[in-house]
Amino acid sequence: MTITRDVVIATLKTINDPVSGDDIMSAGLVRALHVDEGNIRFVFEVPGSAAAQMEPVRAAAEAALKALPGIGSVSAIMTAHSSPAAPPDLKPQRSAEPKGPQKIPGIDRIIAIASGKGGVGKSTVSANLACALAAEGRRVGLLDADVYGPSQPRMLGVSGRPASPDGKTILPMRNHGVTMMSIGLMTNEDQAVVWRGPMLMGALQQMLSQVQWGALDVLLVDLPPGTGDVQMTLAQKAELTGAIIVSTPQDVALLDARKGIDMFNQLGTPIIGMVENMSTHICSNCGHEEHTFGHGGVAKEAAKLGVPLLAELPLHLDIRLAADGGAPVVVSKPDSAQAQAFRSLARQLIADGKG
Ligand SMILES: Nc1ncnc2c1ncn2[C@@H]1O[C@H](COP(=O)(O)OP(=O)(O)OP(=O)(O)O)[C@@H](O)[C@H]1O
Repeated sequence: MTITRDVVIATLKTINDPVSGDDIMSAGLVRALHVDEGNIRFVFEVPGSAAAQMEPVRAAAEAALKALPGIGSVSAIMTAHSSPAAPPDLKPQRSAEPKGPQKIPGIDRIIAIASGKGGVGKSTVSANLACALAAEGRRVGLLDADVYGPSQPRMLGVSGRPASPDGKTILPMRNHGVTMMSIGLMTNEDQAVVWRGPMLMGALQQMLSQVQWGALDVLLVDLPPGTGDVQMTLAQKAELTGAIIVSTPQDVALLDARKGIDMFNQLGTPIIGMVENMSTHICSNCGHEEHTFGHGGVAKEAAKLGVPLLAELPLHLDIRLAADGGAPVVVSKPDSAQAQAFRSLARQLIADGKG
């Protein structure tokens, strides 16, 4: 019998966290959990100050899983962070006059994921990249700022309204090791929202400063397509590590991608690089590869603009089905070539000090 994720989670819930008094799942210590044909791996993330005390807990979790019938390998890697968790940010929304881009307490890096044109797969790339960074053991946040079509709740399989216990701060949601907040969770699912400029800016500001993100290595911001108020506000309010521009290879998408890059250049936001999505189509039946939207267009454009080409991601049915099903392909088919394409993008960002 193959072991299911639910059984693994139930087993981990039997292990107590001596620091919080909760079980280790509820205490949020288990990150990047992968269950694959009886082989289990996860990252056991503990506060730096409690590392010595937590090693026996990690060992107990590993032993409990190994005792399950039909188990293959179990790997529980402990990581300890020396920085304390960020205190909740209780600043009122309009505390002081804005003084240019600010660092957000507790968040080491902020990366904007942008596209010139809609529908090129920016949200799919953001969701998979977030999960891939989490799988590398990074503390990842994903802010879905795509006010015109927030899709991260669906892609990450999260629903319900985020809680605000004190009426001032907002508790983010969490799934697949990613801490997530979406403007889509603040509105009714089927209700079209007509945003006006000041509302947009207020909502974005609120998501940056009033959401209790905690300590994060990186926060990805899934932007709406184009070059509008949200992009401007983000670059003006938050100190961005840089922007990643997602494009498909067609000329029309590239033209818009160029406009996006121009905008970030004007705003003084570094361009981390471009990602070509739907680069080649790989048939899910026979594996045949074809270039539906042409191929190499983004590589050429990136070379022309002098920005790195970070990845060429395939067009594959599994990527769409996984994203629509609430568990991105990086989580649902971690060993597939599609997932590995996102994993290597994540590793590259980490190696470059961006992830
Ligand atoms: N590499 C891929 N392979 C297969 N399907 C993909 C791929 N990338 C994106 N898709 C699919 O294309 C559609 C559009 O993707 P997505 O919503 O991520 O685009 P977007 O650029 O964020 O769009 P929007 O303009 O709405 O913000 C989705 O149905 C998604 O599942």
